[in-house]
Amino acid sequence: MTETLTLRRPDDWHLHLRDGAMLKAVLPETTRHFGRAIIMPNLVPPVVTPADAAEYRDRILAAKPDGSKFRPLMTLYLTETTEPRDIRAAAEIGLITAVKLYPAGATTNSASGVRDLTKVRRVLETMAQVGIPLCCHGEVTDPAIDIFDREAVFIDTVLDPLRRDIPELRVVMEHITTSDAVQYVTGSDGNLGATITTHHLIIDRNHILVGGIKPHYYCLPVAKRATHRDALVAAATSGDPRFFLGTDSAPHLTKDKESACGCAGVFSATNTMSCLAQVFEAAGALDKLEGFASVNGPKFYRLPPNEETITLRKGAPVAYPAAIETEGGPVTVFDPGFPLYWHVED
Ligand SMILES: NC(=O)N[C@@H](CC(=O)O)C(=O)O
Ligand SMILES: [Zn+2]
Ligand SMILES: [Zn+2]
Repeated sequence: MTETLTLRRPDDWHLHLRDGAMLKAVLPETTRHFGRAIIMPNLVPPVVTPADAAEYRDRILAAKPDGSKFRPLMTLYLTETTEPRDIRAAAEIGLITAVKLYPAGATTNSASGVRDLTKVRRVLETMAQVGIPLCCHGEVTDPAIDIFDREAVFIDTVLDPLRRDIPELRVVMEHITTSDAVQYVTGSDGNLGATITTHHLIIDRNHILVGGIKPHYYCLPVAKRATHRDALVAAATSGDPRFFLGTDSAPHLTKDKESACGCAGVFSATNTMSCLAQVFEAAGALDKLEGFASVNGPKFYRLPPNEETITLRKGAPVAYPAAIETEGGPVTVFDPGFPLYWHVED
């Protein structure tokens, strides 16, 4: 008996494509299965102005494989000098789908991010007015706060006060890693959603640290203990529309991760759908995969779901490359640590 599963084509609501040779190399890994993706703006230098976003969008479209209908959904990188009128103008012409908050110093290329949220209050009010969501890297950067606690502390000290201050602002907690975040989202109203990555549904902090340090499992927010991973799986497979897929596929050259100061980021674009099918099957929730990967995200972003479909078929172990070659060297592909059996049909 062959088992198959047909879904609306999925979208990726949190993706890093980088630029130049890296963009060219990693883009086909996403366009093969995904219809659209929210494109993260943490380039060097970051995507700050509407002109930056338009130019970056054009470079992505130029790098697309022939025949691909993939649509990049652009974001702007929020800085303390972002102008409300720029956000309004970019929203009105449909250039941007979201604005990204990086607390300064929280993650890769976040140095130009926000130190003091009061400085961006007018921008956030404008976003609430024009209906542009704020995507948050939800971690505090206070050196006194333990890295495993930074997401939970962000919710209490930054996110909750912000949402009380501007309740009309629509917010996405990106790449959530804790049961605290799951509870915060389930306990809130409709203006809050959360993305969950492929890898945070699979690994916990033991995967990073037991039996030798595994740099390819290191990302931010760092994976937490297994009980948190289990809470994420429960949320993703629950059918609750506030949780949706954002892979946070974040390519770094293998040599930059296998380093004395390894970069944060897991590259999972290549095998995400096979990984997710396995996670949902193990949870007895294959029927919830379409909601998580293809329906809940567009619903939050007030966009129609994709009309095309993809079909997954269960069979012999899926052969996927251990790394993607780029001009600068290989990028290691996420290894879930178990064989994958769900193939995405061509
Ligand atoms: N997730 C990561 O560990 N890294 C991301 C940045 C981010 O999404 O925080 C990157 O750009 O490499
Ligand atoms: Zn982040
Ligand atoms: Zn990211």
